[in-house]
Amino acid sequence: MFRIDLSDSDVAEAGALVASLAERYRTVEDPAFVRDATIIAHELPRALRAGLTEFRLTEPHPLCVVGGYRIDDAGIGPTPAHWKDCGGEGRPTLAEDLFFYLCASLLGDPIAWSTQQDGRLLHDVFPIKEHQYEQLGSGSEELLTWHIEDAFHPMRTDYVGLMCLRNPDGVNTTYGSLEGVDLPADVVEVLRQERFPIRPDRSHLAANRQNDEEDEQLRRLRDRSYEWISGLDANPEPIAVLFGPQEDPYLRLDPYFMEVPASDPEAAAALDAIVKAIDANISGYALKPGEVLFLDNYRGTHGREPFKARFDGTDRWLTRLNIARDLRKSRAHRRSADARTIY
Ligand SMILES: NC(=[NH2+])NCCC[C@H](N)C(=O)O
Ligand SMILES: O=C(O)CCC(=O)C(=O)O
Ligand SMILES: [Fe+2]
Repeated sequence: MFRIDLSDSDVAEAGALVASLAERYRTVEDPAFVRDATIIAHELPRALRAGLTEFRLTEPHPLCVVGGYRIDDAGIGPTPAHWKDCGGEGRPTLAEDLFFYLCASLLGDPIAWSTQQDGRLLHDVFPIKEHQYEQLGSGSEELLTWHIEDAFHPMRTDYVGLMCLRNPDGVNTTYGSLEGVDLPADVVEVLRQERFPIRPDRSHLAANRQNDEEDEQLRRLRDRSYEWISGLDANPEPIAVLFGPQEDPYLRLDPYFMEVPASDPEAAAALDAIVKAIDANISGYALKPGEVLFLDNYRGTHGREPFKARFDGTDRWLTRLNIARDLRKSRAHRRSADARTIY
């Protein structure tokens, strides 16, 4: 994987920047911070800016880990029980959130889904009791099967950022890719065709809707998004699994939510072949507190190994950002040029 390890002076520099920002902004969701972040990110240490720019431009590996940021485990407080109770202002993780958001801003612009975690930009990923056996980031007992994030969605993220706040049992994030894989040309050809129906994963379904918007218009927009999602759930749209460069194609799949109709055995065999090829090369990485992982969501799949959650405030806790390289791709689904929520 591609690593950027901050030196002691880098860490001190980033820490001072974040401390001064924590006096000006109360949450990374503050529209003023969202607008300023791109500019402020230029004040991060040069080695970090150079590393993330290299990762973005040369695509050296599907994963980039930024190491060195220090977390005061007592300072961030207990791991919450549900994301619905811990978003926005007053988070004890403000410094970590700011650092993470600034790093992300060097790769692109964070985006929010109206249908995920109350439309927040910054998501929390920790085990939730009612989700133990679900294929959700908030699950625990089951292997979170590998996937391209939001693979069903035409405006899915270019990068998934995960910042580790705590990971006491060293639970692995898994990852896979086509690196070193040589799929037969006819299989690749089939995978490049729109023959693979995919359903939205459950994190976007209305069943996981929580606090709702006060604003009538926003609520109606959100209703429409949920309707679109449930329409896709009932009638999955066929997508292409591979796209982009001929030699080293980009990926779009979440096999758990894909089923090829019996009428297309050729597509079924091709999907089976790529799933097996990726399965054969799965690796794992246990994030350490303070580390930030950026996954190139075109180049690599990811998931999470199962673990025993404690539900006592000491559980594994990550934060997550979705980052778009080009906001304009989703302009028709956002309310203004610089709005971040996709409806
Ligand atoms: N194969 C899967 N489990 N896909 C769904 C991934 C989890 C989803 N991204 C979430 O936020 O919870
Ligand atoms: O928990 C992890 O390491 C990965 C979580 C994930 O893939 C997700 O939330 O979509
Ligand atoms: Fe994911």
